[in-house]
Amino acid sequence: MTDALVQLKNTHVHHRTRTGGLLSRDRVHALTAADLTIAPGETVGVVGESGCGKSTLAKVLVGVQQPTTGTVEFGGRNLWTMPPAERRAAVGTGAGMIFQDPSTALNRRLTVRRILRDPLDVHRRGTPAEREDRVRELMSLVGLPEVLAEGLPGQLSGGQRQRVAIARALALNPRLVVADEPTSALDVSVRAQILNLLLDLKERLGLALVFVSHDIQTVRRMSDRVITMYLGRIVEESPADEVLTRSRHPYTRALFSATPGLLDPIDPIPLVGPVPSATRPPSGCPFRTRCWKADVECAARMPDFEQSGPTAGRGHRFRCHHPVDDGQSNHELVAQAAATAVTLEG
Ligand SMILES: Nc1ncnc2c1ncn2[C@@H]1O[C@H](COP(=O)(O)OP(=O)(O)OP(=O)(O)O)[C@@H](O)[C@H]1O
Repeated sequence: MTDALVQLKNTHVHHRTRTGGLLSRDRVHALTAADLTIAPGETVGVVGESGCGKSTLAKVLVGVQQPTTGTVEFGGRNLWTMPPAERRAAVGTGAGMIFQDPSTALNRRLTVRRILRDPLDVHRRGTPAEREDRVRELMSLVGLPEVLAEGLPGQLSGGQRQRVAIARALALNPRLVVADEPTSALDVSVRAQILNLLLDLKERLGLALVFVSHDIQTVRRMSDRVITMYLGRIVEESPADEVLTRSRHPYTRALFSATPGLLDPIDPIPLVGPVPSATRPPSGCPFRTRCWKADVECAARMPDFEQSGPTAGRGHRFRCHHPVDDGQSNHELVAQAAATAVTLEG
């Protein structure tokens, strides 16, 4: 696709384990064989259980995490084969990132003005006077009164701090913003304000937004497309309005069924056993050890992506040997999974 802002091709991130030491062959498989395209203007939600690789994917997309293998392309160019100065420029202007906790993401010793000027100074944007104008413009864009320009992060509320972090992410006019759990460290009362601000900025500035969250309801509400991850793998990409009832991967259906209030009234689809270790993921499909549909084929190899439904093309794709039937009800899935759980336990 020529209009891609960012494209991952067979991208892997492995980390050395803390206990493993330099000669150890143990690796955490934080991201495995990710293929993903982010197009201009779209909102992509990323969901999955803790430790499944959501933050790693986010960092790879904004160029702050180098993949172990595979490629990351910004505007069709391989980011990690660019000369370092060019890469820094591409990363600085290509994508902005908003982190979970603004109190740790912002330098506590710098004023709001300095925090927002910093990227403009580093990338030598305009004259000093123009940079000051831009700082004021950024503050107004995110709804921060000018009087806070000389404040330190510690003197601001949590919501104001996150507004500063959002303004900083926007400083260089990126076309993509990646928000990693942008509201989870905030009081419930300001969460909606920050989410609405992000949606408003997305519309006004024509941004693409990648939104990582445990809050599945919010992801569904905010996104055009939802990506489900499991143990470092992207296992499904579905249009947000199909994700509840037409997801084809058993894990996506199980994850959404376990969200309180979302599928009322429905029991969660029961899964067997714990999430396996990311150091030694199962062979084949990583979800097979907990999946009620798994068989020997699932242990033998990871299936390729398959397209689903009438929105075939970019719309809906999944990786599963034994997908849920298109449109199959959650009630049927609960019964199927429960029957398998009983068999396994017996
Ligand atoms: N620097 C690191 N060194 C070693 N392991 C790491 C490192 N960063 C992440 N991991 C591991 O990689 C895996 C994926 O981590 P990641 O933070 O991307 O998951 P996540 O889905 O964002 O989790 P959470 O929802 O809890 O934030 C986890 O097993 C994590 O422990």
